[in-house]
Amino acid sequence: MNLPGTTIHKLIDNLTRSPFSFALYRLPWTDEPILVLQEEEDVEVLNSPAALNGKRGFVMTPFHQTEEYPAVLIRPDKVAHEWENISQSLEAFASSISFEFSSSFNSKEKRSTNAQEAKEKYEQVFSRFISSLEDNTFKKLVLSRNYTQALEGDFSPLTAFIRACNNYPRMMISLCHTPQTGTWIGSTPEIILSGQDTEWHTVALAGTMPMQGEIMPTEWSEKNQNEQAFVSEYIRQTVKRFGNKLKEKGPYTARAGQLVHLKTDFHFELKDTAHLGDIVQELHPTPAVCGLPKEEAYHFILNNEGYNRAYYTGIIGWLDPQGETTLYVNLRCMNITDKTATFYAGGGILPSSTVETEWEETQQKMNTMRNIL
Ligand SMILES: C=C(O[C@H]1C=CC=C(C(=O)O)[C@@H]1O)C(=O)O
Repeated sequence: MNLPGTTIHKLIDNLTRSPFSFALYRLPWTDEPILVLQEEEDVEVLNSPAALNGKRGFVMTPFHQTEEYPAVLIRPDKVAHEWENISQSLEAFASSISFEFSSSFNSKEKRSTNAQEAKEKYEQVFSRFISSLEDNTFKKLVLSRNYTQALEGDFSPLTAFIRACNNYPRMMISLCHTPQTGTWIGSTPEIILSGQDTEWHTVALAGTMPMQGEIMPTEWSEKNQNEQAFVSEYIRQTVKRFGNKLKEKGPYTARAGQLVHLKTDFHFELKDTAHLGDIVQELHPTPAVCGLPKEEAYHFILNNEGYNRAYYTGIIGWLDPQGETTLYVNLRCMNITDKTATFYAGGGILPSSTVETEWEETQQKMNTMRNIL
């Protein structure tokens, strides 16, 4: 993907320090940036994913809804495809507002994480998770963590976005900013719901191995296969309640940056698109980011993980019941402030999991964003 002109570059970077809300995103296997811009007022705050029924706009929901982390919908006052149209839209917008961009809108500054403390904390939480798996309270739990580091002085969110587009053709790349959510950049491999009219698609994505150079490893351990099978079974049962003519493909090995995952595609038909929010609410959080049994795992994570996931493992993407919808799970993402980047990553834990392997997996997942800084 090419860089847009300097003026637009600056404008987009400045918008991440403004009270305005926008999302810039690029779908997998396309080279087309798409801008969704809300020109006035606050974004719509939603009570739950179900409140998305009938709505159109760019969605960002947290893993767990709180006053600090609300689900939001960016109203698409302007939608522009390709840099040329994006430039025109942004120039028109910039000339219509009188606003001094400052860092104060994106300055909930965070402390950098101490690497050793982070590892020790992860080990403690891991042992809590593994005990609850060994005593069969849970079949699967997803344990995650975050890590904050200082940004270089000349960091540009748009440059990071473009690098992600160029490095990760298979992923959905997003740069999203609202005053409520802050600024997030992500590169996610996981669709939660996409489609239009009657044709719909979701995936079960789980199990992780590093790429071997340019070779995709395809020999999956039993742990990885079981981990992914739990997700598939959950999605199969959920989709059956909403859709017809379910068709499944997989599991097969799918690349995501320098990692590979096991993936099953689910294609199905929906009679109408009036209840997309209900479907998302039922699907989310899938055992790919939460655990089984779902409700109990969700509460266990909230009470034991030891930090707030914020928008990591929430939903991000474009929703349009009258047109095409492309909603993703917000993975391989980072939250940007003026001076810091906070990375997020997790992994599915089964009773057979070991702490070193799981820690290493979160490092590799965080590298997806680290590599574009
Ligand atoms: C929870 C994450 O990944 C999910 C998606 C693919 C593979 C996963 C795994 O192997 O654990 C996770 O379920 C993450 O990237 O933080």
